[in-house]
Amino acid sequence: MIEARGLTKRYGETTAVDDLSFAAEPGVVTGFLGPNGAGKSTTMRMILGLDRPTSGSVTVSGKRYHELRHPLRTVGALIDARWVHPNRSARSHLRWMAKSNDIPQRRVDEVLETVGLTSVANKKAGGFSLGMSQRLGIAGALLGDPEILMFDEPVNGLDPEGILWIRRFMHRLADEGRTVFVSSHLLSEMALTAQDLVVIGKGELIAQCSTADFVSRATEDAVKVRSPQLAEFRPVLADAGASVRGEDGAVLVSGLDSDAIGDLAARHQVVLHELSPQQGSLEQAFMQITGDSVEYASDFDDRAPATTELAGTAS
Ligand SMILES: Nc1ncnc2c1ncn2[C@@H]1O[C@H](COP(=O)(O)OP(=O)(O)OP(=O)(O)O)[C@@H](O)[C@H]1O
Repeated sequence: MIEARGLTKRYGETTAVDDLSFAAEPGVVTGFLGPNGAGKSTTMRMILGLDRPTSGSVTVSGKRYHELRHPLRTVGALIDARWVHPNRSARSHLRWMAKSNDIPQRRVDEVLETVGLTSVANKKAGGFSLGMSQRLGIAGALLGDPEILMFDEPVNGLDPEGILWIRRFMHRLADEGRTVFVSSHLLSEMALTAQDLVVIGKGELIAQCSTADFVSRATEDAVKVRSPQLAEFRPVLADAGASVRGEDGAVLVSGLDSDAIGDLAARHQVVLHELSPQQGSLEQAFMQITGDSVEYASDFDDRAPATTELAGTAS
């Protein structure tokens, strides 16, 4: 578990992290989200003991990072995939890391196998593609078989296959009971990867909840209804307390779920061509909830509306 309590970091006049408290639990992937400059990197650096809090604390498995005797055995991190000497082979890079943390050398081949780099283990890391470098970085994070793993923007620049591999890998690590804490700007990817979210803005906590709760809190649930008899169905829906938006042919109904709408249609002998619950996206929810905490919003910042838009259904 990662636990922050009243975590604060000031750089001169700038408060990068402001009285931040959250917990990332074992057994799930926790996404760490926030607009640019929100304080994510500063928080991650404090978790890893690379930066000292001005006040408050953050612990990994109940201890501050500098109190850990063998840090890599408690927390493994991928912060910068290119942080490897280019002339070193993948294997010698990992051997060096293992040695400096009292980790048995046999772990090197185990983690190379885990991330699928065995066949290129003796090749110079400088010639690796970004995807291979990410795998090597993950292998380094796994060396000490830690219960906590942190990844900063792990899928940046990866192709779809690489992204899928990382997503599955994170789920596997969480299924093994580890704490997986991951920051990313790719919200659609985070929606698929993270079960829980910690969302910050201007250094402060905005939300800590499940991804599903975050999305449903910020976006309206609606049901798309297509029917050739909408003109007569509209007043029926309105009488039942629903609000109906959109043109004839297809409308968005909110205030009733799809079961209730289907029952009403059957009772009034209305033919339905479509009855589909619409879900808001993490992107919409993020824009809605973090709207006021963007540090460098531009005049052209066209924030997405929080409601589910009816796409491509104009009649
Ligand atoms: N070493 C530093 N000295 C002064 N200010 C800093 C320093 N590091 C970060 N900051 C400031 O602290 C704030 C938070 O920065 P941080 O890099 O943690 O945000 P972030 O959420 O990681 O942003 P991004 O998503 O753009 O990487 C910003 O205003 C930044 O300018």
